[in-house]
Amino acid sequence: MRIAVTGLAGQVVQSLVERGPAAGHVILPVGRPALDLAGGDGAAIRAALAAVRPEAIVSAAAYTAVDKAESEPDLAFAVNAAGAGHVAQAAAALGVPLVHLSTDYVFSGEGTRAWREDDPTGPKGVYGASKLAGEQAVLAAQPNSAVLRTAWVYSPFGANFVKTMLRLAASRDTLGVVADQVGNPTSALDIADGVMQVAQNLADRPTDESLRGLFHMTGSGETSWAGFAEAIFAASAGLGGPSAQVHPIATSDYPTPAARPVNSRLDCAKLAAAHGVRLPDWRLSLAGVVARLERQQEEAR
Ligand SMILES: NC(=O)C1=CN([C@@H]2O[C@H](COP(=O)(O)OP(=O)(O)OC[C@H]3O[C@@H](n4cnc5c(N)ncnc54)[C@H](OP(=O)(O)O)[C@@H]3O)[C@@H](O)[C@H]2O)C=CC1
Ligand SMILES: Cc1cn([C@H]2C[C@H](O)[C@@H](COP(=O)(O)OP(=O)(O)O[C@H]3O[C@@H](C)C(=O)[C@@H](O)[C@H]3O)O2)c(=O)[nH]c1=O
Ligand SMILES: [Mg+2]
Repeated sequence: MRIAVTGLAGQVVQSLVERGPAAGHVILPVGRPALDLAGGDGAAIRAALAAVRPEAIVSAAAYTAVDKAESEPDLAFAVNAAGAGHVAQAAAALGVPLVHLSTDYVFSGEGTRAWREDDPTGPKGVYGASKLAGEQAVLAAQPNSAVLRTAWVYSPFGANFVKTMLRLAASRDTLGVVADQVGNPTSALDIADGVMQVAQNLADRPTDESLRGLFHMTGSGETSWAGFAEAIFAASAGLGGPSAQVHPIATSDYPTPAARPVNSRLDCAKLAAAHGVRLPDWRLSLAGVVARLERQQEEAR
């Protein structure tokens, strides 16, 4: 299929570009300046997407700076809520299915059970609130959509926690990392594979209601940010790369502008049942990404 994706340099965009051909798809990134989600210009967004003649659209562009969003709420909402709504309106006008990405940060983080799609939301910060408004705008504008909430995304591309940890370890022996926030690390490369399968299902079965609506899609297994950091350093040290001792700390010891959910676990059973998609264990995917990052470092030296 010809699959348009919003954004150019994003982790999920670059992962789709890399994985698309093997899955038999033509990935068509559409981003700034042609498509600017912050501009409030729905007609321009529709024209930019129409120009690449897509058979499906993936909405992967977003304002993702969680802490900065607290001081830029208007921009976060313009991009993540109004902008996402315009992309969905474009998909509806073009008559093509939409896969839209959302986040675990729509939840409050209470309790210890993994969140299901029909659990009540309660975002702790501006980013989560803007993404929640985006989900609602998307599903209202284009019922022929699957909204996939993912979490803790990392990859060889863009900015992410894995790259931050490896960068910090190059100059530090010990790192304090919060141990009381638990969630599901997810490789953007695995997201790309899942997104393409979901898009194909939507295109193949246009009247199957069970494929549409909200779904959770993360890597299998769970850990804390401290556990994630330890696994990153174990993988890196095994390849002769940078590592540091992880000092587990409480959220209160690491003050940030945005509050984050303590329990970010997402239950992905609905996606497996409806779409037949189940992402690999996070540790397996992490090993592959860390190995790629080490190779990049070696080539740069
Ligand atoms: N990163 C994470 O940990 C998580 C992400 N998600 C969601 O997954 C999706 C993909 O995230 P990820 O790939 O990590 O994102 P990145 O932060 O890597 O990239 C953001 C993308 O959004 C684009 N973008 C930002 N502002 C605008 C704008 N005004 N107009 C057009 N494009 C814009 C960027 O454009 P450009 O190419 O020009 O830089 C870039 O391509 C997002 O919806 C995000 O909310 C969900 C859970 C976790
Ligand atoms: C860098 C660093 C972070 N932390 C903590 C802060 C925070 O609680 C946690 C993660 O920090 P980050 O800022 O990297 O992650 P954050 O930006 O909160 O990541 C989120 O991004 C958005 C886009 C999402 O949708 C979420 O699913 C999630 O991936 O780790 C430490 O404890 N020590 C450190 O040295
Ligand atoms: Mg961050």
